[in-house]
Amino acid sequence: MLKKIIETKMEELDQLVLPPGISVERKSLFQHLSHPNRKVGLIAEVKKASPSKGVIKENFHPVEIGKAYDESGADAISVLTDRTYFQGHRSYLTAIKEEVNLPILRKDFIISPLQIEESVRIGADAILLIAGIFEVEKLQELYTIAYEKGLECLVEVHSKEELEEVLSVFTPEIIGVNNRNLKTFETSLEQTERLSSLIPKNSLFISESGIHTHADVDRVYRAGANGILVGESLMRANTPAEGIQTLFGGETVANEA
Ligand SMILES: O=C(O)c1ccccc1NCC(=O)[C@H](O)[C@H](O)COP(=O)(O)O
Repeated sequence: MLKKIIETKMEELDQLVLPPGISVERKSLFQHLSHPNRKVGLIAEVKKASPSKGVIKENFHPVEIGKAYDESGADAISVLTDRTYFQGHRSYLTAIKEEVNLPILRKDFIISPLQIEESVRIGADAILLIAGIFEVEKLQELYTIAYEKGLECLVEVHSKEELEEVLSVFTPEIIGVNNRNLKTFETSLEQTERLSSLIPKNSLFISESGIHTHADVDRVYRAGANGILVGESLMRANTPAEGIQTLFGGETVANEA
C-alpha cells in the first residue's frame, strides 16, 4: 500500500503548484506535547477517509472538527492533506490553523523539499516523515530542511528495524510508532510496547493508530508513550468532545468548553 501511495505522490508532485504563503503564528508541537493537558498528549486527527476503512465520516466539516478538538483539550491537531487515499486537502489545514490555538501536524506522504515548502506556505507547524519511505540519509536531509524552514517533524517508524536504522544516524526529537501494519492494515498496540524501550529518553514517544478506548490509552501510557495520535475513533464518535472524553475516561482539563 505504501508503495502505491508513494507512486501516486510522485505523480502529484509533477503537478504541484505552490500556494502563496500565509502569515501564521507558529506553535511548537514538541512544547505542547512536552506539557500535555492530560496524562498523555493527544494529537487529534482530522481524517475523513482512509485506505483501510474507506469513508469514516460522511458529514465531514474539518474546521468544526478542529475547533471542537481545541475546545476539548487536545494538545495538537493532525490534518490529512492527501486527497487520493484520505479525501483530505491542504486547504483544510490552512482553514483549521486560522481558527485554533494548537500546533498543526500536516499528515501527508512527504517525499520532497517542495512539499516541505508547501507545508510552510499552508500554515503547518510540523510535518510527518515516514522512515520506511527513504534511506535514512534522505530522511535526515528532509528533517534538516524542515527544521531550517521553522517546521518540526514527527518521524514515524513501523518496526524495530526501522527505528534502529534511524537511530544509527540521528535522533529525532519526536518519534511516532505506528501500530498499523501497512500491508494488512491490522493494528496492534503490542508494536508500541515492543519498541518503547528503544526510544531515546530525550525524544518524545508518540503511539499512533488503533487507539479506541480508555484501556488502550492506559496501555500505551503504561508502556511509556508521552502522547497518542488518534483519528478513526474520534471521527466515529458522536462528537469530537465525546470521543476525547471516552479516550480519557472523563479526565478533564481547564480549557475544555
Ligand atoms: O489509516 C489507514 O488506513 C492508513 C493506511 C495506509 C497508510 C496510513 C494510514 N493511516 C495514517 C495514520 O497513520 C492514521 O491516520 C493515524 O495514525 C490515526 O490512526 P487511527 O486512529 O487508527 O485512525
